[in-house]
Amino acid sequence: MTATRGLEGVVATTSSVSSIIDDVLTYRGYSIDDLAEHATFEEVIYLLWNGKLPNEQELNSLKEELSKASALPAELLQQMKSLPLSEAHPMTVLRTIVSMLAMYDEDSEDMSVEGNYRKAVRLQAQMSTLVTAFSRIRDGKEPVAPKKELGFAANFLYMLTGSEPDEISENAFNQALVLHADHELNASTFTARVCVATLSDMYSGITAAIGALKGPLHGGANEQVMKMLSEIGSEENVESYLKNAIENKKKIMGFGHRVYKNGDPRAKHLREMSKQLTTITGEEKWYTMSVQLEETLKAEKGLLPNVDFYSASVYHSLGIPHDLFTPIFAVSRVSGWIAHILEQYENNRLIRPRADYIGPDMQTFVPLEQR
Ligand SMILES: CC(=O)SCCNC(=O)CCNC(=O)[C@H](O)C(C)(C)COP(=O)(O)OP(=O)(O)OC[C@H]1O[C@@H](n2cnc3c(N)ncnc32)[C@H](O)[C@@H]1OP(=O)(O)O
Ligand SMILES: O=C([O-])CC(=O)C(=O)O
Repeated sequence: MTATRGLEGVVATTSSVSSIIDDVLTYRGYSIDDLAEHATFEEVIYLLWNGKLPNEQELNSLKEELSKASALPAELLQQMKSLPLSEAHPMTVLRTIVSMLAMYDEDSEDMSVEGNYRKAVRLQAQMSTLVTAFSRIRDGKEPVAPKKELGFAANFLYMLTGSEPDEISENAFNQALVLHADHELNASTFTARVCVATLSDMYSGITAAIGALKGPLHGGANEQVMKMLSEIGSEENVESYLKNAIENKKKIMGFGHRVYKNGDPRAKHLREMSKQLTTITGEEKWYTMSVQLEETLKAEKGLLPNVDFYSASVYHSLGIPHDLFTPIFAVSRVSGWIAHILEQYENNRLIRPRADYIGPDMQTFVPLEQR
């Protein structure tokens, strides 16, 4: 038995949720470029869960279900107020509270198709309410209830800030949600599938996936990108920052990808958004510094930006606190995690690979008093 480090190139399952073929990303066979340009996030949720785009009636009924499911249990909200929220990373809070939500869900252990669908809707709706409520409680404010007439993207920004977003902000945020919704067998999706392949419940799978997304080699990179941009500060410092980072073999957050070797197809949409939004806020430096980083890293290291790179300046321009960037990734990606969990349940087999043992050979046991 020989191990493949990081399972690179290993095909671990079949899937019909999303594909990356020759650097082209599709959800259920629809190009990410078309979806980013034309679809609402709710249409994408429907597509990922049902394998087809919804008609108007199907879309309206999903929106209605999400809207009805969006409130958090009052008791849980009350409990949240007594937690040390400002001391914990928001991903830690999200991972913990999502796990707690299972205790308030009467369908938690119901593994029927209907029970799993009801959980899917609740998780999708409540994670958005949860991230925004957390942010407001942490700031000493009351949570804001969603408005029925607003779409998913607008509602998130409304619940976060208390003001309805303008059209440009709503469209940008919608597009970001669409672009982050699914991505084949990335680390957090694989984690979710491994977890539920033991026939554990959906809350366990999503909680595990949130834990995997948190790391800076995965979803946690978007927060680190903003940290890096803030440290660099201005364009004239980009070159020296990179020189130093390359000399010290430091990873540049938001660059590189296990699967894409010719660039992440989502990055160009986020780059455009970053340009537009930073022009509006008058903080063009975040965009120009990012472009300079991209050009230099491409020329010197052949490294290209991934989805996390330009999403940082996009979210910053929308006025979103930097430590909420990764929770927002989770608010979108939960749609994909759920689609993969449902697919795993449909054709389940325990996921249990082998390890190539490289430890010491059979050892002789020495009694405690002789050691
Ligand atoms: C949503 C997402 O999860 S997208 C990814 C988000 N993560 C990041 O942006 C973190 C920065 N990027 C990385 O750490 C990596 O590129 C990953 C984790 C995304 C992919 O990792 P892997 O496929 O395991 O590639 P690995 O880390 O082995 O890199 C291969 C080579 O490229 C270099 N490299 C890859 N990414 C970077 C980077 N961001 N900065 C500097 N060098 C890099 C490595 O140092 C390595 O060089 P070497 O062969 O000389 O040692
Ligand atoms: O696929 C990956 O390895 C990481 C990624 O880009 C994502 O999850 O969106």
